[in-house]
Amino acid sequence: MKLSEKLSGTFVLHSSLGRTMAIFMLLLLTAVLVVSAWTLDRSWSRKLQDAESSAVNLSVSQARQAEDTFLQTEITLRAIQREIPDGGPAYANKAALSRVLTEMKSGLPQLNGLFVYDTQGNWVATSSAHTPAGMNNADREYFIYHRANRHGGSHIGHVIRSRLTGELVIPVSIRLNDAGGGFVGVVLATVRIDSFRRFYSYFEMGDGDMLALMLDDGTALYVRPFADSFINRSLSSSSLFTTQLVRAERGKGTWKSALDNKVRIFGYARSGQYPLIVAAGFDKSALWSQWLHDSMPDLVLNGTLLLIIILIGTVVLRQVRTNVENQLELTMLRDELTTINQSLQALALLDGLTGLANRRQFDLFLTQSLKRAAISGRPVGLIMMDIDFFKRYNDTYGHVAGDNCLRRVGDELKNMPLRQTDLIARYGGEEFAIVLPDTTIAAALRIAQIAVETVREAAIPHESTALPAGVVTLSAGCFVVAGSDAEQDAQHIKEGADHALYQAKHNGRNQAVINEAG
Ligand SMILES: Nc1nc2c(ncn2[C@@H]2O[C@H](COP(=O)(O)OP(=O)(O)OP(=O)(O)O)[C@@H](O)[C@H]2O)c(=O)[nH]1
Repeated sequence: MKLSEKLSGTFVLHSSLGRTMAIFMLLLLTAVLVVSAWTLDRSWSRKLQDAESSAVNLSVSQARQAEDTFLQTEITLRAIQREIPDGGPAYANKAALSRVLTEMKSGLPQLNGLFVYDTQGNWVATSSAHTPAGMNNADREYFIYHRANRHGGSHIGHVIRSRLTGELVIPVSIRLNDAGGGFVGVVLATVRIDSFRRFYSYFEMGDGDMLALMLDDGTALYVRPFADSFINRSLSSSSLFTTQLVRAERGKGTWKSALDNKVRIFGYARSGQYPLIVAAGFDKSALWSQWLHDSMPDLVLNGTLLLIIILIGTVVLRQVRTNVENQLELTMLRDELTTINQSLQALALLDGLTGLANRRQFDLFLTQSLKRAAISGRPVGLIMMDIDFFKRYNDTYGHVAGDNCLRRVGDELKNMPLRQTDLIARYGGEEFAIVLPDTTIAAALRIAQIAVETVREAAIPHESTALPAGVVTLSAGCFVVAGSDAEQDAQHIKEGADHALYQAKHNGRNQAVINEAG
C-alpha cells in the first residue's frame, strides 16, 4: 500500500493514538452537549415553575380583591335593606331613600348605581340625581331570579348594560321580603366593569397574558386583555372548568385557552364567599421567547465552547495524522533499508556470475566448519575444482562465451545431490570448491568424482580442448582434515586440496584425485 493510500479516509482512526484522541474528543463533545442541554432544560423548567407560582399568587390575590369588592357591595345592599319599611319599597319615602342611596354610592367609586325596585319591577329609588319616571326592570334576570327564589342571600348576575348610564356593569342584588317572607321588591347595586378594567391594568402583564374574572358557571365577567365582546362568553368547556376546578379550589396548570386557543401557564382560585373564579394565565410562547432572550448569553457561551472543542479536536487529529504519517514514512524507510541491507548482504556473499557462494562466503564457511569440527572432532572435506583448458575455451569462443560456460558449470554443480550442510562456491576465475563438513575421505572422493562426471555429462562443447571428449571437463582434488586448530587447518586443507588438484591435472585432467596425506 502506498503512503497516500494508507492515509486516506479513516486510516488515522485505525491508529491507536488517533482512535483514542477521536474517542476522547467525542466524549468531551457529548459531555458538554449533555451538560448544556441539562442546564438549559433546568433553566426552562425553573422559568415555567416561576410563571406557575406567579399565576397562582395573582389569581389568589385577585379572587380576594373581587371578594372584597362584592362584600363591600353586599354590605351596602344590606344597609339599604334596613332603610326600607317592613311593607316594602312602596311604603318608603322615595325622595329620602334616593338621598340615602346617593350618599352611599358616593363613597364607593366601583359602583355604577344603587336601585330599589317594587314587586312589579318599577324603579322606586336610585342613587342617580333624577330617577326617571316609568322605568321598569321586571325583565331583568336578577329580578326574575329573586321573585322566584325566597332566600335572602345576595345574587351576582351576568354583565348587563346599565339602562341609566349605558355602562357595562355586574348586577349584585338582594330580595326584599315582608314580615311574612313575601316578595316585596329588589335592591340592586351595579358594579362597574371599568373598575376591574382599571384595576387589572395596574399589573405589568404581556400582550398575550390574561386575567379573568368569571362566575362559577363559566361566564366571563371581565377578561383582560380581551375586547368587551368576550364578556358573558361561556368558558365552561375550558380545561379550567372540566378538569382543574373539579379537582381543587385553587391550583395551576398549562392548557389551551378557550378564548383564543393560546397555550398559557395558568393559576386559578375560587372565591370562598361568592360564586366567583379568577384565573391568571401567562402566554407560554411569549415566556419561551423571553427565556430564549435571557438565555442567549448561556447559549452563545455553550456554542462557543463546542466550537472551541471541535477546533481543538480538528487540530489534535491533524497533528495525530501528521505523526502517523511520519511514523509510517519511517517504518517504510526502515523496511526499504532492511530490504536493501538484505540484498547487500546477499550480494556480499554471492558470486555475481554464477549465483554460487563467493570467495568471501567460502572462507567464512570453511573457517566455521573447521571450528565446529574442532569441537565435534568430526572431519571436514574440501574439493577444489578447475575447468580444463579454459584459456583455450576463451581463446576459441571469446570471453562472453567463457562467462556463459562458467555459469553453466555453476548450474550443473548446484544441481548435484549435496546435503544442506555442504557449500559450493566459486573460488575464483575458473576454479570452484565444495566444503563438506562431517565427511570422510571416501565420501569426499565420491562427491568429487560425481562433480567431474556431472560437468562432463553436461556435454558443453569445447573443440579446442586437448582431451578426446571435445567437451568441457573438470579436474578435482580433494582433501579431508580432522578439526583441531581452525586458522592453521583452513590453510592446510586448501593446500591439501590444491595439491590433489595439481595431481589430477598432472595425471591427465578430467578426473578426481584424493590427497590422503591429511
Ligand atoms: N571468460 C572468463 N575467463 C576467465 C575468468 N576467470 C579466469 N578466466 C580465464 O581462465 C583461464 C585460465 O587459464 P589457465 O590458468 O592457464 O588454465 P587452463 O587454460 O584452464 O589450463 P589448465 O588449468 O591447465 O587446464 C585464463 O585464460 C583466465 O583469463 C572469467 O571469469 N571469465
